[in-house]
Amino acid sequence: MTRAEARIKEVVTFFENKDTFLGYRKLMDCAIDTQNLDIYNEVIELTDWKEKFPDEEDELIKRSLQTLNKIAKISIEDYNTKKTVVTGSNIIKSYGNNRFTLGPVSINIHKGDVYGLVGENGNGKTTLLRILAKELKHNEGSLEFNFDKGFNNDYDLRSNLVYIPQRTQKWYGSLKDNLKFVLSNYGMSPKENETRVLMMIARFGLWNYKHLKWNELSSGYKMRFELARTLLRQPELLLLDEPLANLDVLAQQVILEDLKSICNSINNPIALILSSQQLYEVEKVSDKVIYLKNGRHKEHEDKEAITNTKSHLIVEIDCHCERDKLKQIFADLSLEKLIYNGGVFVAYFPNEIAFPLVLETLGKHKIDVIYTRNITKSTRRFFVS
Ligand SMILES: Nc1ncnc2c1ncn2[C@@H]1O[C@H](COP(=O)(O)OP(=O)(O)OP(=O)(O)O)[C@@H](O)[C@H]1O
Repeated sequence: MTRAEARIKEVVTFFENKDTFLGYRKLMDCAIDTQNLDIYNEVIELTDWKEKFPDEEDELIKRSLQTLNKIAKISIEDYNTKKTVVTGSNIIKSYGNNRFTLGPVSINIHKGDVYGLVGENGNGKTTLLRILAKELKHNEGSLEFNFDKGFNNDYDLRSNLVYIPQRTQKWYGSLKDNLKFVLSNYGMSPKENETRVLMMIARFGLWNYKHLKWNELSSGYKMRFELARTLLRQPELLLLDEPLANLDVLAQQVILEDLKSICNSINNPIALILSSQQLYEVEKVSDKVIYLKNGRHKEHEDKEAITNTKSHLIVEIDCHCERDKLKQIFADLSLEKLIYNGGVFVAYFPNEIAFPLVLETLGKHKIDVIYTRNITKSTRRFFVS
């Protein structure tokens, strides 16, 4: 089964289980990968109908499955290689004597992968993103880009990579006109421009907002607009600084999943680096995590490295319970350390102790747990200790 076939099958399963919200977004990703304007128009019409009749779920599923059938008949070329788009070696950036210094940082960024850039405030996340975006010059080390479309100068380079800063600029006119303006520079027919723009508007849930102006949109929708604008340009590298900052919890999850899905495009994958303070959410979708501490990698960047350095089982617990009681019930599990940071407990056990055993112990002693999480493999452990 090809990747495209597997993806269609997955989307059918979502619809069969009535995960319509997710299924429909994934359907749009399948549609976008066809690059077929008839399919785009069909999805655009379907989106318009869906917005007019939001309660007709069964009919929407039926129509979506029909569209999926058509998509399945279009062959999609698989972009096979996990190509490196950026290689940075021993990058150092200093803001001057006795000021902050980033690095040395070494990274290899691959197409189709999502990189979570995490670290406490002021640890150099924005600095690193701006260096990668060529907005800021580094003092030492090398930075090499390797884009499929090639580039001769910084202008070409910037069309292959897109950097969205924390604070985006105000724009004038309607959301839709602004998106159309992006494609007007690509010399395509007005009809194709309209179709591609409406497809992206549908994909980012902007259908009912397309005629609004900048000051009529909430911050979350402004971010969706930025993403739609960016993806119309089909970049190979996308750098996002705190894209989740203005989104509610549900929207954060949706955007992250969407970004992952879009970056994993079968024929047009994108390398994505996104900085965020939302550790769990970002780690969940990231293939790799780049953790900065005092401007340096705390340790090597990938999740495997973090896993391999595991020497304890580390569990975060929020519960209505006294510290002494927790110490007492965990004594049998050879508790090594119990830290309380004012909000939650962080318990360290020997490596041999399995997380289910901790859950079992909490349950057996009827501890009123609000939440608990195994953070052994999460960069969260660097933040709590
Ligand atoms: N133009 C500048 N001149 C001097 N120092 C700067 C400049 N820009 C940033 N810094 C310093 O560099 C350090 C890293 O800043 P940066 O914005 O890269 O961190 P960050 O990890 O993105 O922070 P946050 O999570 O708060 O956004 C900070 O101490 C900041 O004060």
